[in-house]
Amino acid sequence: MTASRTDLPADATVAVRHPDAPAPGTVLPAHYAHCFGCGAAERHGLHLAIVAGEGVEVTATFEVTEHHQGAPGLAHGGLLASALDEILGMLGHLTRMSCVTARLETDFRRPVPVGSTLHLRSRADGVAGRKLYASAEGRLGGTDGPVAVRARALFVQVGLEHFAEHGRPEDLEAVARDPRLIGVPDYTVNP
Ligand SMILES: CCCCCCCC/C=C\CCCCCCCC(=O)SCCNC(=O)CCNC(=O)[C@H](O)C(C)(C)COP(=O)(O)OP(=O)(O)OC[C@H]1O[C@@H](n2cnc3c(N)ncnc32)[C@H](O)[C@@H]1OP(=O)(O)O
Repeated sequence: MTASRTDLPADATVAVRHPDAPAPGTVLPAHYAHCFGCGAAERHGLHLAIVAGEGVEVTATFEVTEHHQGAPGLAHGGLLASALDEILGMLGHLTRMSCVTARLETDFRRPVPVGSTLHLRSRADGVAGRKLYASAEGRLGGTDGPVAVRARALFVQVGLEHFAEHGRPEDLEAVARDPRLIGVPDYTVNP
């Protein structure tokens, strides 16, 4: 098999948990109240409650409902990829790197029925310059259940200007009026 663009490069170093990262077991604050993955204010969102683990690892549970269907009674694959993207992105809470997804590779191993609970886990595999390599999985029914979905991802560290330059003005203005919409402490752009 050829090398994937999410393979850890030879010069990668171990991802380090920031000394001020929330303690293991802490429910991580939504990074943005209107985030589709974790925001409480987003009526149609996934509302993932994401918990800090040991090292650079986070976990979450995802209750799959009738609102998440692709085929009758089964979860939509793109939506499962969104849940994986979200718990991968939340690793930034532990590294204090503000990152965006550059590449997300997803394997769908088993169908995920409506009514099931998906146990999600992500971990940072390594860092090379601005690039954070990470992987995630979702298991059915329990943390030791069968793997239904798996992902490998490359995140790229960006400064806050990334959001300021590209975001829609009215949403940025809403954040300026109410900074509590952003639930991350001062992100360190160059840790
Ligand atoms: C005032 C308001 C303040 C607001 C504050 C908000 C705080 C929020 C905090 C935290 C947010 C957490 C959010 C989590 C949510 C879940 C995660 C998402 O869904 S994120 C959304 C989806 N993703 C995107 O929209 C990215 C779109 N893409 C881009 O913007 C650019 O392409 C970007 C930033 C990824 C890279 O662009 P470049 O110009 O900065 O850098 P280049 O040189 O192109 O890439 C850097 C390195 O990465 C490699 N690279 C880039 N893309 C790659 C790819 N697809 N595959 C392989 N390698 C790639 C390149 O080859 C390069 O590698 P070499 O340094 O040369 O070794």
